[in-house]
Amino acid sequence: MTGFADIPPTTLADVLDRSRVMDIGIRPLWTPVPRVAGPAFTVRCPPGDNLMLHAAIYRAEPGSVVVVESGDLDHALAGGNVCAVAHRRGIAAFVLDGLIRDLGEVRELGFPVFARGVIPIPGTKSRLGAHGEPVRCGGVTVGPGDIVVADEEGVVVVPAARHDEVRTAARARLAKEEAETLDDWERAHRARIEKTLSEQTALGGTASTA
Ligand SMILES: O=C([O-])CC(=O)C(=O)O
Ligand SMILES: [Mg+2]
Repeated sequence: MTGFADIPPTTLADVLDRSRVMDIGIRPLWTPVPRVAGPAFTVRCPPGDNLMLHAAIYRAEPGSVVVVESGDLDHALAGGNVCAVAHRRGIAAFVLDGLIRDLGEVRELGFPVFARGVIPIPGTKSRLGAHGEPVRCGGVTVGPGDIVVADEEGVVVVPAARHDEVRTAARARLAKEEAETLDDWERAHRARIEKTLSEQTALGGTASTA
């Protein structure tokens, strides 16, 4: 249990900066995907090869999110069988800066995969890379033990050293939002928007409003 599963990536993005949110190319490959949250098991594969990911499914702890740096959009990092074994070993999800194949099998399994897409060509399985080192995935540097929270909104990475602080700030924000009615929100929002609009207009802004 990470204590992050009930915190949406949107709330985490409100309390973290842009550098902790993966780029929009890393998407759930089937929908609706459940939210996943777990510590990262990091993997680096050389372009075109998937040996280190295929080994990682026998090394990552149950509940972990396997995060892969690859830098290749011509070969699949994994397919239906790799995902099925990962799933039954309790791995929570794959987050891949790359591609998979056998998407129909993966969707049928219900194994969450966040990646750049699908290609039917398998990668080779012959080259060493790394496990348990910082990797780059979706433009974010992910270290082992960072918490990865992902759903249809995107993928957010909470640095290991900031778990408690970020969890507390996110929970406070959620509690505040839950206590606020839509009427409260609209009143405060409208006042803020109208105030900024008139300030900017007074400063010589060019917006024309009816
Ligand atoms: O052979 C591969 O690289 C991946 C694959 O198709 C599978 O896991 O089913
Ligand atoms: Mg296959």
